[in-house]
Amino acid sequence: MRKLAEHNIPLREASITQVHSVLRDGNPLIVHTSMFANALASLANPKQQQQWVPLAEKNRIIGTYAQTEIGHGTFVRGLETTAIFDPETKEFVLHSPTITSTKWWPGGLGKTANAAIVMAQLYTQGKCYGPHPFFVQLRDFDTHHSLPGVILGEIGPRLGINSQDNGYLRFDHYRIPRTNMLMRHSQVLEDGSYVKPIHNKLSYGTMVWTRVAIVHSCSKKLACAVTIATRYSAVRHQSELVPGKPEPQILEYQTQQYKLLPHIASVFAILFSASSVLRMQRNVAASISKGNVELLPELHILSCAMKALSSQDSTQGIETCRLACGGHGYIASSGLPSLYTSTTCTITYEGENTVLLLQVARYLIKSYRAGLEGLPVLPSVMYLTAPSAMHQSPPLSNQALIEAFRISSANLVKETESRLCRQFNLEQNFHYAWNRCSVALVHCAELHSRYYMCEKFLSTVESIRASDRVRSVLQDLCRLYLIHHITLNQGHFLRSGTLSGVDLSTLEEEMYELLAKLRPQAVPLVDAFDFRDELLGSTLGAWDGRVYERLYEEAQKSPLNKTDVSKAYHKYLQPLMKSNL
Ligand SMILES: CCCCCCCCCC/C=C\CCCCCC(=O)SCCNC(=O)CCNC(=O)[C@H](O)C(C)(C)COP(=O)(O)OP(=O)(O)OC[C@H]1O[C@@H](n2cnc3c(N)ncnc32)[C@H](O)[C@@H]1OP(=O)(O)O
Ligand SMILES: Cc1cc2nc3c(=O)[nH]c(=O)nc-3n(C[C@H](O)[C@H](O)[C@H](O)COP(=O)(O)OP(=O)(O)OC[C@H]3O[C@@H](n4cnc5c(N)ncnc54)[C@H](O)[C@@H]3O)c2cc1C
Repeated sequence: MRKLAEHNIPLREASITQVHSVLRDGNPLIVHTSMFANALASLANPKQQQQWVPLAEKNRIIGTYAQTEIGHGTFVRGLETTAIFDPETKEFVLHSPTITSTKWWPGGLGKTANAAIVMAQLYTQGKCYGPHPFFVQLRDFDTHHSLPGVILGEIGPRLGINSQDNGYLRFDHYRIPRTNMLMRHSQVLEDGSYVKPIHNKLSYGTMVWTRVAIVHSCSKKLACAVTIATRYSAVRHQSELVPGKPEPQILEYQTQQYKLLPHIASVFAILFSASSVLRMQRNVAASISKGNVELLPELHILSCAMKALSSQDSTQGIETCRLACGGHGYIASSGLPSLYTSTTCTITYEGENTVLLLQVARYLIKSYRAGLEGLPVLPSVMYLTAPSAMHQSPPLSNQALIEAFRISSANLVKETESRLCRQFNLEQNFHYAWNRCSVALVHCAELHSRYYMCEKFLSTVESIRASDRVRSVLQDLCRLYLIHHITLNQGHFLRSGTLSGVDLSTLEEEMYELLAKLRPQAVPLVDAFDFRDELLGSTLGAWDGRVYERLYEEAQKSPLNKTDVSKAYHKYLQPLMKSNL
């Protein structure tokens, strides 16, 4: 926080990655610097910003984002916390009517935060207007004691991020001024009348912003993991590649290259997609401030798609890197276990992935139907109803592979939409029919999202002008990425007829050649991520490659090594050994 102040970086523009690096196993301030700061910036009106932002910047106010309840995380419309407007006192009364309405999970809520943006069902003049955000002080700003009417605590140990205090929160008819409702988009006036927003999902804006930020942070986490595993694979020698010859670096094994190189490629694919979504987010934010919400649905869908894919890819990639380091990948000092536990939660938080993919699928089906009827559809899904013939690209060129993705995705959406129609005819209920098709719908969303990511990877690499040699390495990496994901999804390409069995076997052959070609680039590629040793925090991945010395030094720090004979010997082992049991 001192560094942020020194460099005059406003809270909401702080690089969360830097904050991440301070505490690897979770950071109690992360939701303060990310979601809380963003909610103030995007949901509070200018007067409210003047009131709270300077205090948040000075860390006088430390906030969190309290939306999820024990009973509901995904279904935001089902939240139970109420904020009922009292026109007599011009206050909102916050209340948690049931056990299931208890706020549960918010980062920093347990012990750190003294305030929160609370999402609660807004009631005024006897009518419910759905979930809305409120600025709520939870603790005394001087003593840090929780305020009367606020019941707070920490939820207990988790799989990971245990140096964060995830909390619970209940309200007992707790009163806040009317002006604490975040009023940039919707308002409750003094007489209790409600002024609606220009789009009814604008109050979900902080979630959209965080999903985009998560994409970025996933590429960083995966970059850390591939750096550790690749450097280790260059240091580690094991077995015989050729009988009688010296043990080779394990990076020489094709299977090891196959474990690592596609995930190195994935870092770039996620990073380039993140940049593209970030650009779109900035454009949409600028349009919203001028009253134009036309592109909001596209941003919502793209951020859902990229958050789901990047969290899944980075989590799987980190686990593969851990396994690629053999036994040493299991030791905490390798850094890989905490990378895994602090990344796998991105699959769940900020919208559980299946749920987000179903949002994407809903958009694909709606756009496909709109396209068929000749209605306008947004640019990213125009291809669904565009003529589905392959263009004139040379066979199996990058462009042809992208086209194969595009056509296979359009084909899958078409097939699933027909299934949905058949199911609807049987069920006579759209929602039951939807549920019956939801596995296929998730596949549609995944293929569409992968197509987007492949396309962004290729177009970004092709636009590199600074260095021909760098472009050439990244072109190989991109090619590997395209082929790798085609081989993982062979069925879709065969079903759509875009690639034949012979094509797939030719591509597979090329993939093996690319692994060998890219092998000498593996270490330079991860070195180029330029992580300092302190940031990586790994005995296996440090720059100097002194893996065994570092493992040995780290073992000396184990508390069990403070004495030769441990207390447990006297307390348990010795009595056991003497007991003749
Ligand atoms: C430089 C380096 C930077 C690095 C940065 C690193 C940053 C690291 C980031 C980490 C930071 C902090 C840690 C984060 C901790 C996690 C915090 C949380 O988890 S907070 C809680 C998050 N909760 C969720 O995400 C809940 C998920 N659920 C939902 O979002 C919604 O309920 C739903 C989208 C699933 C459904 O919403 P619902 O209201 O029920 O809507 P419908 O399904 O009926 O759809 C109606 C209609 O609305 C559209 N829609 C939905 N959401 C949006 C939206 N946000 N924007 C625009 N439109 C939206 C939807 O598509 C439908 O449209 P139709 O046209 O009708 O089809
Ligand atoms: C580490 C961590 C930090 C968090 N931080 C915060 C925070 O700071 N603030 C905050 O407010 N929240 C926070 N959360 C909560 C988080 O946002 C929710 O856990 C998340 O949105 C998922 O909701 P849920 O837990 O209710 O899961 P559920 O929705 O109950 O999901 C359980 C299963 O049901 C399935 N499911 C649910 N709905 C559907 C559907 N419509 N169709 C098909 N399948 C469905 C899901 O796919 C999943 O398999 C955090 C969670 C974690 C793990």
